Amino acid sequence: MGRRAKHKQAAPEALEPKEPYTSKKQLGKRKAEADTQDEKSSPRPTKRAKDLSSKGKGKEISSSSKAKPTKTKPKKNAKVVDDDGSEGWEDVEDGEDLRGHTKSLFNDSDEEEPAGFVGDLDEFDMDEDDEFISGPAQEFDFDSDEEEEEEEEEEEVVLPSKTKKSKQAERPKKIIPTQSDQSSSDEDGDEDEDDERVTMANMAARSRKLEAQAEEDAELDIKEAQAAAADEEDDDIDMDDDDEDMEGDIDAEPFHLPTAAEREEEKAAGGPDVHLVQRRMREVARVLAKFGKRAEKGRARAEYIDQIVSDIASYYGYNEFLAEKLFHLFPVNEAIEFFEANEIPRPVTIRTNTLRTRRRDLAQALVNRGVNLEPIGKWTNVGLQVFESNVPIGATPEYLAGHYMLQAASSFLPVIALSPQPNERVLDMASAPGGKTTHMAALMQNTGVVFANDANKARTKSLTANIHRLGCKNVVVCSYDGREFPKVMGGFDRVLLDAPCSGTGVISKDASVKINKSDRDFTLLSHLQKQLILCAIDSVTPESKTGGYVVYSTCSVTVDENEAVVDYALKKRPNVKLVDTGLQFGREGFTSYRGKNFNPSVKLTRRFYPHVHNMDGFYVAKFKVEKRSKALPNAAKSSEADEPVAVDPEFMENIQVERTGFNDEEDKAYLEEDKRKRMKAKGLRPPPRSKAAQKLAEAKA
Ligand SMILES: C[S@@+](CC[C@H](N)C(=O)[O-])C[C@H]1O[C@@H](n2cnc3c(N)ncnc32)[C@H](O)[C@@H]1O
Repeated sequence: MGRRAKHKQAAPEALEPKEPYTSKKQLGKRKAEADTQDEKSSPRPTKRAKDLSSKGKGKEISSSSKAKPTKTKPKKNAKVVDDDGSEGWEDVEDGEDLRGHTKSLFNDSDEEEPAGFVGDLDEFDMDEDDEFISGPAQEFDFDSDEEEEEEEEEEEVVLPSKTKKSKQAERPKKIIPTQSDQSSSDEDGDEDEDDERVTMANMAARSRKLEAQAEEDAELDIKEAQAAAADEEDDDIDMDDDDEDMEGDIDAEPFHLPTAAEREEEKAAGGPDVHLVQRRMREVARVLAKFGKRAEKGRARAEYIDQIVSDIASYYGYNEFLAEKLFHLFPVNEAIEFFEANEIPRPVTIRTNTLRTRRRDLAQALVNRGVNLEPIGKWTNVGLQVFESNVPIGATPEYLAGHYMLQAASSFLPVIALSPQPNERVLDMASAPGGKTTHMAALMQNTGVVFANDANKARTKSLTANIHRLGCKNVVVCSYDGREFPKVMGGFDRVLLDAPCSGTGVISKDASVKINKSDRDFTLLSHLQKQLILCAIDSVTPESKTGGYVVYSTCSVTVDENEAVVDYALKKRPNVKLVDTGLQFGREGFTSYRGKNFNPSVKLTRRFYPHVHNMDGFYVAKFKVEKRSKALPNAAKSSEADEPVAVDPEFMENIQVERTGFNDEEDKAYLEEDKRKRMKAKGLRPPPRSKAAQKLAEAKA
């Protein structure tokens, strides 16, 4: 089996039978849909938006958004899930008694375990980490308006029709079918593990396997690229048996990569035909997989890459800058899987609020209302996936009573990693609308205190409402720029920085990201994230008896917003080290990327992808904060999970050690100023300033 085939991501399953790409049926894109009746009945919505006959880039983009009605972002307070939105989940038989089905899922362990459900529910409920989980929604970028999903208002979540089977979503047809795609039809009955459907339940194990494979794959790609660059004519390059993988797809006509002049001509003529773009992506990917052997004489690898990036941008409706940025995160074929996955909604998931109920009780109550659901997977004992529902999931009595939050599965991860403990003092530095705050409050069993901060005051309204609805009694809401911490207050046992980000992990929810992000946005965001992460670290007390941790997360997949930020923090704060996130799956963070090298311990961070994990793209890093004098990478281990990765001494020599100092005197002055302000606001006369406060006021003036 070829490398690609072996590494075929588990979730992706070809939407349609593997037929030659030239058939109308396979050209299931917008244009083909318009052309054929067949396409109307295609399960795939008209999404890849792009009327390629339209002229000019801007036009193409706008026509693209018109062309995808079933994929558009839900209206406010409405979450629309296509019929195929139940991707990655086990089938439930048509006509099956849903109550019976779910009853079987949630009954005590002496009942037979249903298919697709790994383990007994009791087992999940007793899981220490997640016992008290609760919390909402998906990730939000910066100013994302997706907060409605977590807002206090009633939410209308439109799920697949009642009669629809709850099933694994049909994947979009792959541009490049892998050998395993072919073998699924070729080798009847020979179901190897790789062809098994992926559910949240079996995802963790499969994901680990895929990660190892992907790593190997990426290494091979790098080697291949290097070899190809060294000798483009070298016919001996034989990294794998891709030839066989792709043989079935090789078109009769040899592929010709358009020259610059031909590309210009194509543009002038209104852009290429969608079928041509599709075929070209496939062909270019094929060439890139074995460049020395398949490339046209005299053509550089960079030309092929330019072409495929440009085609990806036009086909999926991205600006070229972002298409390129995302493309380089993956080996070529996998990049296309990633772009494809961004066209499909992720599963609708909810998180049981264990402050109000137990998962099995919630599940039973919802089943009684005609909701078809299943536990998400072994890694969480509070998550449920909703396949279909007779009632709006965002407006059930259980929802209004705070028994659950609508929350993307990826949003559970940073809180599980942070693992806040009862009676601790915790800061959620960028918390609105409170999905993770309420989750933390529940894990802490309403003890200790969670400071839920968000710089955007307007967003603290929905945060407060969610806190009330979920019955969190240990949360204090505040609204500061996170960069003011720890001057506002410090001494936290744990801090979560779920940072404002570009949202490249949630493109399936917010397609506007495809076109509205520029280089400058990434520079600014990365800068803000770096400032915030230092403040998050400095807000933690290394003296904490139970904690001393910071978790950094984003719903973005770019390296600038993730590994680069974490690496920066390690350089600027020698008293912190990365530790294992404790998450059972996810790909390792990059330790080098496009010429940049990061601290080797960055591999302890975790990346999550829509096409691999069937959840939003996400990133999680966990730091242990130590006393400043003990800022050595090989500091004593507190537990196995905290085991630091050996740090290259050369790397340590080169790191810049610089501290932006926070000192107690200055903190006092800030606190005093703040108190004065509050007194003034209340119409009270503040006492005269202390010397330090006077200095501060003068400095400010
Ligand atoms: C990804 S969202 C947080 C989502 C939240 N953690 C949840 O789970 O519901 C990022 C948040 O950061 C806030 N934000 C942006 N800049 C900030 C800053 N400088 N300090 C604190 N919060 C900030 C935004 O208002 C936004 O609510």
